[in-house]
Amino acid sequence: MTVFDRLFADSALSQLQEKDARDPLAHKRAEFILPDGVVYLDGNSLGALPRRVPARLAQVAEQEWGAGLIRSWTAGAGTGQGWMNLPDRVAAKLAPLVGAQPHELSVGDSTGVNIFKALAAALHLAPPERRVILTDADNFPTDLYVAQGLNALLDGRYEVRRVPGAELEGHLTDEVAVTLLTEVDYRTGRRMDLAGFTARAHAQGILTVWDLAHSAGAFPVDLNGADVDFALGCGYKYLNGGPGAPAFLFVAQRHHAAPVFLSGWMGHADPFEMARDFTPAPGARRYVVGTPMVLSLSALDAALDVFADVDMAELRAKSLSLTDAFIELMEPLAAQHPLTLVTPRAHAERGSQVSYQHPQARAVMDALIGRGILGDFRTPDILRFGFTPLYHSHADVWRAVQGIRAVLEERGA
Ligand SMILES: Cc1ncc(COP(=O)(O)O)c(C=O)c1O
Ligand SMILES: Nc1ccccc1C(=O)C[C@H](N)C(=O)O
Repeated sequence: MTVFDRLFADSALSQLQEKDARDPLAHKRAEFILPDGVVYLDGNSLGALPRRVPARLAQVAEQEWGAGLIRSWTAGAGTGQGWMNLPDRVAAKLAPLVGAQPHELSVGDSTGVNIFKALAAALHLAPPERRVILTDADNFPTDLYVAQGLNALLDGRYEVRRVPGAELEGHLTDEVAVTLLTEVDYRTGRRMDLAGFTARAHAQGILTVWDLAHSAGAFPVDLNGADVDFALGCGYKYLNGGPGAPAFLFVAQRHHAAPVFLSGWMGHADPFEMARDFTPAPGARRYVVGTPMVLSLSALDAALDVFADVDMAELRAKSLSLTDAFIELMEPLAAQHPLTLVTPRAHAERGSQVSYQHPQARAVMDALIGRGILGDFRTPDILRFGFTPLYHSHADVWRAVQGIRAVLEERGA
């Protein structure tokens, strides 16, 4: 670095530190346990550990399981506090984050399983003459696989039409039964216009299923405001529910009468009636298939308390400020190295991650991880950096870019 570089760098850092001094969410960092010396840019894959979670897990294991044993399923009968109601309690905490009513959410199973539940219901509701499931060719693999598998179960009645993201709008025709789309692309970080696209799909009589894996907890989501039909997302990314956390499913109230195709006793109106036929529980609870995953639901339940006092508009403003700062600081590096920004600069088209193409992306990311800068490599050539306003400062952005600069210079990459 020349003296001029150093002077410029110092003034850029102090400007970022001024932003941190005015950050209304700065105090949230203390609610997470993160290792020293690490800049964690992977909350879009596995959210960091909220400080309150280990104590909750210990309490559930030792008190509720160890001492309460089977009584904990129905503990505090009548208060709804037993394990049986845990999916519903988590749904109630999640509802404001995604713009749903609590009884429109079912919490449990993986994201992929919930894609199956939503897509099966949506296809049943769609007019039978419509034979296309429209999706993005670059959608997350699970979304593509579930659509293909479900279609095979239905004897190939549908065409799973995979088109490039930029061409999706042109495919909203009267052949399409359902769209299955991810709001924020896991590679590029491009955010779709969920509300506008849903309105244009509905105008053509098409039902919408949205994957919110990279949306929920990353910015405000308003499912009912956008009149969405079905949606689902992960509990372990921006919601910080822990590895393998249960996913969630949103079913708009107007679709609650649709049949449930993956029905189990825990979605029955009265599980212990042990009835021979399925009578669904009220609302989206009918989509809970089996025994609630109590340990992981408890971790997610405690993790969601982190959001209780968070203004999601402030969270979004900080997310954009972090990703703007990152893109700006990376500009001189992108001018000197073969880095191509693939995340849109327009705020409306950006989630909470920034990605670059680089011909040696895998080796560069390995070197970054070796320096404690934890991002992701995604095939074929993507460097992906997730920003999490609850525990990142602008100074973290600075540290990340200094590390990236050092790695690129050391490697001559
Ligand atoms: C967009 C998207 N959909 C689905 C998944 C898969 O979720 P799960 O492994 O919970 O089924 C992921 C990541 O794991 C994802 O990024
Ligand atoms: N669940 C995981 C387990 C292991 C490693 C990564 C994941 C991810 O979630 C990846 C993420 N879906 C992605 O957007 O790439």
